[in-house]
Order: sequence, then C-alpha cells, then structure tokens
Amino acid sequence: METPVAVRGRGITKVFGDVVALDHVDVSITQGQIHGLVGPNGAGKTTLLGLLLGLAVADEGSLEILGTPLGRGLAAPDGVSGFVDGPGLYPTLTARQNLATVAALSFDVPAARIDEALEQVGLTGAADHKVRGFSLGMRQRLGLAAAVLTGPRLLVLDEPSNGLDPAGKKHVHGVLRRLAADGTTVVLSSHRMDDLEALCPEVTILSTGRVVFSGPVAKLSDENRELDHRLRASDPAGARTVAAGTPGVTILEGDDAAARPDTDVIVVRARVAAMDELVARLVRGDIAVRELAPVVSPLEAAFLALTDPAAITRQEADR
Ligand SMILES: Nc1ncnc2c1ncn2[C@@H]1O[C@H](COP(=O)(O)OP(=O)(O)OP(=O)(O)O)[C@@H](O)[C@H]1O
Repeated sequence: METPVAVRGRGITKVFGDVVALDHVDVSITQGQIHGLVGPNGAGKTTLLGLLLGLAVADEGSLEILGTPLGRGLAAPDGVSGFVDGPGLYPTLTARQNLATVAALSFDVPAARIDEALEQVGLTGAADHKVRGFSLGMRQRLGLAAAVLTGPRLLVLDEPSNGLDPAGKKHVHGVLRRLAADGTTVVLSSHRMDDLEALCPEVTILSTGRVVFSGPVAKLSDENRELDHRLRASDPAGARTVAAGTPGVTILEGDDAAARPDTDVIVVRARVAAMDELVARLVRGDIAVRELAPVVSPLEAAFLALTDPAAITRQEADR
C-alpha cells in the first residue's frame, strides 16, 4: 500500500529577480510525520515553507497539499497553519489576547481551546502578560500555540527551536511529537542537526535551491564514508598505540582533532569496518572503551558533504 503523503511537490521553481530560490524541487512529505528541512543560509527553506503556507506562489511546478492541488491564489490552504520568519504577534496584547485574535479569524475555535493551547506550550502562567515583555523563547512558544489553535493537519514551522532554552526545547519537542502521534504532519526547518535527529525520521536537504537529499535520515548513514570519533579508553596511551596500528584508522591531532580539551580523549578517523576492528583490538588488549562517539552525527556529516560547494560543482560537472 502506498504511504499517504501530506505534501507532494514536483518541479517547484521560485525566482526572485535573478535569484533562483527554488530550482525544480521535488519533495514528498509523509502524512503524520515530522519532516525536517535543512540547508545552508539562502538554500531556499523559508521560500519552500512560504509556498506550503500559501504566502507565495511557485513560478513553475505543481504542489499538492493534503490531497488538494494548490491554486494560483495567495491563501493558506485548508488545514494548514504555521509561521515563517518568526511568529507574527501583537506586542501590546497579552498572550491570551493574541490567541483570541487568531481564534476570531476562524469560525470553529471554541474559547476553551485558547487555554488548552497556552497550557500545551507551557505558557499558562504568562497568559495575561503582554507579549512585549516576552523572551524570544516565549514568543516562539506562543507562535506555536497560535499555529496549533485551529487544529491543523499540516503544521509548517520555520526554526521553531530558535531562542528556546533546553527546557523550552524539550517541551516544544514533546508538543510536536504528540501532534505527529495524533496524525498531524509537521514540516520544520532548522539549522540544529541535533534537533532534526531527535525529531525527524525523514529530512530534505536543500542547497542553493536544489534538493540534494530527501528521505529517511537512516539512509544518510554511509558506511563507506570516513567519520571522526572521539575515543576515551581506560588506558589512553595503550589505545593510541592500538589505534595507530589498526589498518584504516587515522589519529587526528591538533586543530583537526576537534576534541574536547581532555588529555585522555583521542580522535580517530575511520570507516565503520575499521572502527569495528579497532574496538575488537582494544578489547583483546584488555583496554576498556569508555566512550566512542561521532564528533559530528551522520546527519551532520552527510549535510556537510552534500552541501559542500566543491562537491556540488563536481556533481554538476558529472551531469
Ligand atoms: N522576497 C524575496 N526577494 C528577493 N530575494 C529573496 C526573497 N526571498 C528569498 N530571497 C532569496 O532567495 C534565496 C533563498 O532564501 P530563503 O530565505 O528561502 O533561504 P533559507 O534557506 O531560508 O535561508 P536562511 O537559512 O538564511 O533562513 C536567498 O538567496 C534569498 O536572498
């Protein structure tokens, strides 16, 4: 059975003057999932999210949202809400009044939903405070409350974790996971790989308006790519000797190592098979492995490799 999709875009192109913000983008977003959009500055993430929200219209291509092809008019498609470039809030109104203005624009939002939405994002205590005094993280959470107020089936969020402290981020992640578990599709952009890895089973990586990857995060783990790992062992000097003698393993030194300033941590670069061999040799040598963790995650490594301008130029030359 075909997986139901909430968003299906084919050949989407959007041009601003002589800037091609989106260049024949194909994207499919599975219903009821949290889908991450990632890319360097200017890659086209906000432009794509804006199209999903009906804030702009593509110059070319087709976009189907929640089973309905998008027309040429500027209007939020039915069942879609969210924000780009930060949530639009009225600073002189309270949090509750801000949500009431959103509710007033929609016929079917019961007043009780406002309190529920405030509670959902952890702002009950600040409900009657003016937004003017809110921190960036509080504004982000209020923006999320406004977006969920109408019970959207597709939630579109540009950098929703921006400005959130660790507790706020955990709270917002929980809200998004619960929404997805209840069937809402969430599309969000982020520059934080750890957020995307924690939340998104699937991601789309954009680079200068083009899709360089779209699909399950698990598919990005390329066992043939060398990855840098931090290694902390019970016998640091012994571990260094074993690593130096393991084929396919390089010990990084100095700035390349990007290690914590601990003296007992070494940074090794290897493919998965060589890393497995290193661990086996350490264990055979009675050296306990206390920590072995990638310096950058597989998603971040893939992101850096796929959006590297030199790699993109090579791919274009190969076409
Ligand atoms: N309204 C506009 N007018 C002119 N150029 C625009 C407009 N909106 C976007 N662009 C350009 O389109 C390109 C894509 O911009 P976009 O904001 O979508 O990127 P982004 O991936 O969201 O970047 P960031 O990570 O910096 O937010 C950029 O070169 C940007 O300057």
